[in-house]
Amino acid sequence: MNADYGVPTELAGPLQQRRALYQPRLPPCLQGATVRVEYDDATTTIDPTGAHAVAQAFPRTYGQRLVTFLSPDDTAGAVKAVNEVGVVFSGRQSPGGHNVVWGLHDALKVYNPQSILYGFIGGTEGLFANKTLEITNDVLASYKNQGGFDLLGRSIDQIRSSKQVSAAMTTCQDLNLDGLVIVGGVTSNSDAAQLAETLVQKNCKTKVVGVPVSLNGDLKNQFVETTVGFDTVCKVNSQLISNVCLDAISAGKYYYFVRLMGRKASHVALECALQSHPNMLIMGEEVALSKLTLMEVINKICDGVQARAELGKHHGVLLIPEGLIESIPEMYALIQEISILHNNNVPVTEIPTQLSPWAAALFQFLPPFIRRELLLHQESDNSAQLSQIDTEQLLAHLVEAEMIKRTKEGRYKGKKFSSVCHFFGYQARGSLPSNFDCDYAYVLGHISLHMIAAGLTGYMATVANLKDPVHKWRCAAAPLTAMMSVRRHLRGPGAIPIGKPAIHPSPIDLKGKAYELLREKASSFLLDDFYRTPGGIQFEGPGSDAKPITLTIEDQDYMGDIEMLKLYLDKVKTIVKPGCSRDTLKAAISSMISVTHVLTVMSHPLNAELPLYHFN
Ligand SMILES: O=P(O)(O)OC[C@H]1O[C@](O)(CO)[C@@H](O)[C@@H]1O
Repeated sequence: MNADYGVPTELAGPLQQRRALYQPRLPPCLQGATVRVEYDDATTTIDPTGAHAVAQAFPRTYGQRLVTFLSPDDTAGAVKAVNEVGVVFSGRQSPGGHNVVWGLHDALKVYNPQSILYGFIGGTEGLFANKTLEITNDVLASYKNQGGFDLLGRSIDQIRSSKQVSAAMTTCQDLNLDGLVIVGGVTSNSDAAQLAETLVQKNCKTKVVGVPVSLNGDLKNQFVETTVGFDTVCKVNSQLISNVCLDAISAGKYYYFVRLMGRKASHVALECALQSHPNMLIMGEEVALSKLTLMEVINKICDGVQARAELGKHHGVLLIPEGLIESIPEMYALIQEISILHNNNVPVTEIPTQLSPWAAALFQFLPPFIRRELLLHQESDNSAQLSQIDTEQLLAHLVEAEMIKRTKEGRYKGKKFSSVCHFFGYQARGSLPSNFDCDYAYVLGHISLHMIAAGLTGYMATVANLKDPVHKWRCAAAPLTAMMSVRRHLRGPGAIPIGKPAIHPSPIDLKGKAYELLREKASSFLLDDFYRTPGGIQFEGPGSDAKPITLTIEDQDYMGDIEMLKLYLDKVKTIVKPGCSRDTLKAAISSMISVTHVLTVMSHPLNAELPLYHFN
């Protein structure tokens, strides 16, 4: 490792050093210097009613075709020159981000050994100020397969105002960049689309490419299966949660309230719940859909505590996403009022006095620490600083008050309720990335180069078939405008669009398989304490290639935990006899699990014995 960049070899830990030697895998189409580019259909947007608005906002980059990258053959055309490329960490640090830079560097050097890759130091601020570091093998050495974004650092996740866009363009021109790779989540990629459009309009040659890197897992749509970092962050947090579960059951006296990162969507919380089986998960999407008030959420938790106390259990683990606070209708309305006052430049100290009467009453009801946190300056997307709001402490505080009340009223006869609060957030972002994230990011880095070489701008690098081994991954590029939608106040013909078209975070699909699985298991999670210990991330040997549970579930029919499946099959055999009809078998399985999983269980390869029960 180079002493000038990163930790000198002699100071790096053995695992750190060993991870730096891991060579990420590439699908066959990326193993040469060039690729064959196949153009598919022209795109519209994922929001059909917003297509017109997107087309108007992005006249030069809307409607571009989907692109697939394949292994080169004789039909490959002349290759374009790529000499200078820039890369910027625009979004928040997410494990694997360094490998995007590494993958881009390697692909670029194979494509054109004379080329230069510039990394912008200090994120978007570095891009605006043209502060660069030339990325070389030496520079990369101690950052390969390592967590964090410390190779280049990051700043504000915004390339939006006309001043910022024109500063970015000036840098692209000054460095004569053929391409600019923007690494980040929904906000960064929306900005990438805007920058691409502007550069085309201004005849600037730089091609703008977005790469989906975000621990939140909310940049998910028909083109993007998951984001870099989500897998690692869920694995790290799931391990911590399972440790806390075992601590809880050992002493039997505390309720652990754990808040997880992920911003508005609850993907991290859902994945961690499926991995570690805590007692409760309060998802923002569920609360928003049912319009649960703060006190209804509290009562729901207290009912769970009470049901467990009736079984003699006075401990438990509850997960919440950091976005929960914004999903509670009255809290959302309060946050919106504060946001408007912020946007009107009302001094923070005066905001409480300018709230509407009902918002002021709610604000006063909240504990002082929450009031202070709600008033913090906003994020670049105008939302509250969710990572800074201790929602888990607010819930623990209100649950305790409600349990005391129930005790006084004689409705609760269990032991005194005690809580311990955690925020599992920042500690996971610097984690060593899983093999999946190392490979995925490295592949996306390669794809970015081929996108620039193909002259694509306003596109995102994508990989499909991620649930399969790397050699089956499908490398592609999708126009950023195709992922955009327009927010509306109301649904239907009278709907009023709000704001510009953008890539919005995808919430949990409450009709999806992952959520359905959680619902099926919810009452067992609440009462049985079947805590699951996924353990630390495996880098070698069995388990090292494990994929996020949700990716597997969403992408193919749910196979279930192997143990769970065996259990079903054993039970089936006690209910029906060999040679029974398919309908009898189906009915027997349906009596145990939801109908949607019946056929999957019946056709699972594990089910070697079911042919005995075969049917037509
Ligand atoms: O590093 P910062 O600026 O505090 O950002 C925190 C935010 O970034 C994320 O980690 C990723 O978007 C969020 O979950 C969190 O709210």
